[in-house]
Amino acid sequence: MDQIIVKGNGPLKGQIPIAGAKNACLTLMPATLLSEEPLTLTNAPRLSDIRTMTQLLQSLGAEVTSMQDGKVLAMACHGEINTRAEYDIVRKMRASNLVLGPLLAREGHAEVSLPGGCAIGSRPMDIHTDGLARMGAEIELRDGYLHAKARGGSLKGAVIDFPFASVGATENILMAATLAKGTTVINNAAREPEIVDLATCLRAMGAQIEGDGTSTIEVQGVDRLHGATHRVVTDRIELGTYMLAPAICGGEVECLGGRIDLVGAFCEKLDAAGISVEQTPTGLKVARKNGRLKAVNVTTEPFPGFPTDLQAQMMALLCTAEGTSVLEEKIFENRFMHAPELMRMGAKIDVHGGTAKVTGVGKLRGAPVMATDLRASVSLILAGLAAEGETVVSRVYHLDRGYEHVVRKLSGVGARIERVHGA
Ligand SMILES: CC(=O)N[C@H]1[C@@H](OP(=O)(O)OP(=O)(O)OC[C@H]2O[C@@H](n3ccc(=O)[nH]c3=O)[C@H](O)[C@@H]2O)O[C@H](CO)[C@@H](O)[C@@H]1O
Ligand SMILES: C=C(OP(=O)(O)O)C(=O)O
Repeated sequence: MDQIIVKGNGPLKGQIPIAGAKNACLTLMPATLLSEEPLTLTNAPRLSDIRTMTQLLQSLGAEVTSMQDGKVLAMACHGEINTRAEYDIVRKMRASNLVLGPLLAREGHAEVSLPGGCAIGSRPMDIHTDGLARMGAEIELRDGYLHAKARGGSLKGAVIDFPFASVGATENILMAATLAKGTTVINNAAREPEIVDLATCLRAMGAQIEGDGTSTIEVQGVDRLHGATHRVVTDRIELGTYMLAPAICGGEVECLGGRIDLVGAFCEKLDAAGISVEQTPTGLKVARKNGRLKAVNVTTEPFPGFPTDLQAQMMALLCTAEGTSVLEEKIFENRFMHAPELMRMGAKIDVHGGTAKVTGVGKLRGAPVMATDLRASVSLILAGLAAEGETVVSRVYHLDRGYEHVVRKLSGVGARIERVHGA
């Protein structure tokens, strides 16, 4: 299996292009199921998760063509389709559940394997299924599959109050509501930029949606959606990750395509830790202010709060900050698996339940470490940049889910990083 080798680094300088968002693309792709006409996505990231979603859509009968080295995805889904999303594909990726709403809206029934739990938490589907049930779906779990059927053959608009602003449930209900009869209101909807991106694309396809980006989204169902071309929004998590590289190593790096509004809460914490961020016409320029990094406290929250998907990377930064930082993980119950690996590199971290106390040390030291999930894997690479000596990260297939060309992007600004191919 491949490994990534990182060597402790001096200041970085240059530009890093930020890709289109994985998490936006993974919800935009299933939107193709809502129309008989082609949907084209530009600025798509080249990731294994996108290949998994491609396979899933193809298994349902969609045509998916990847062009321009994967940056453009042309999709079409006409005529009869298969409504069963098989375990063998769905189990690979949580976001596979995002075909449920579109399939139900298009065909009036669907069988989708439960994605199951994963390393960062149990991640149930009750908010999705309760919302679809409010829209007239009968849903039953049998043989590991959600068997869903719209009463009377089609979904109906409803007022849905989410107990938690779930990103995936907002996306599933939003897509389902575009073709439902009547008006759907989602209260306590997620406000993530990926939701706004999905709504923007659906509107381009003819959907009637208002309120995306706020806690109340209203959708007036229409009879059909048409084709569209849509540019995937910038990946705010890849952006935040690469902003941490000069924060850790020093120097100055511009993250091309970066926007403050995508990473506002994250930038506030960087500022408090001693990192300056400047919006330029082309992106975000990040530099380390003078002196040692300072400890900051971080609590993860739904957008616009500090994202859980940047918590592991932020922890890598805080391992060498002056003082003790307290990180509270409020979204997933088991998202500190990077902590023991960082401790192998000399970090001082004390984890109790959903709280991690990180006391900064003068220097980390390179070590063999193991990636346990996507964001954990990149936090180990960032820590490796801050460490003396060599860090060898294994199980990097986690990384390939969410970061394209990580070696090329980091070495392009002067980092000493290479990928070695194992058996
Ligand atoms: C592909 C994608 O976009 N993934 C993102 C999405 O995941 P995802 O859409 O799975 O995240 P959710 O917002 O749904 O989950 C947040 C919390 O709600 C819980 N929950 C969720 C649904 C449900 O029916 N019942 C329930 O209890 C989850 O277990 C979790 O504790 O948002 C997360 C939170 O920002 C990010 O970390 C993921 O990167
Ligand atoms: C948790 C993540 O992804 P997923 O929801 O696909 O597991 C992530 O992108 O950090």
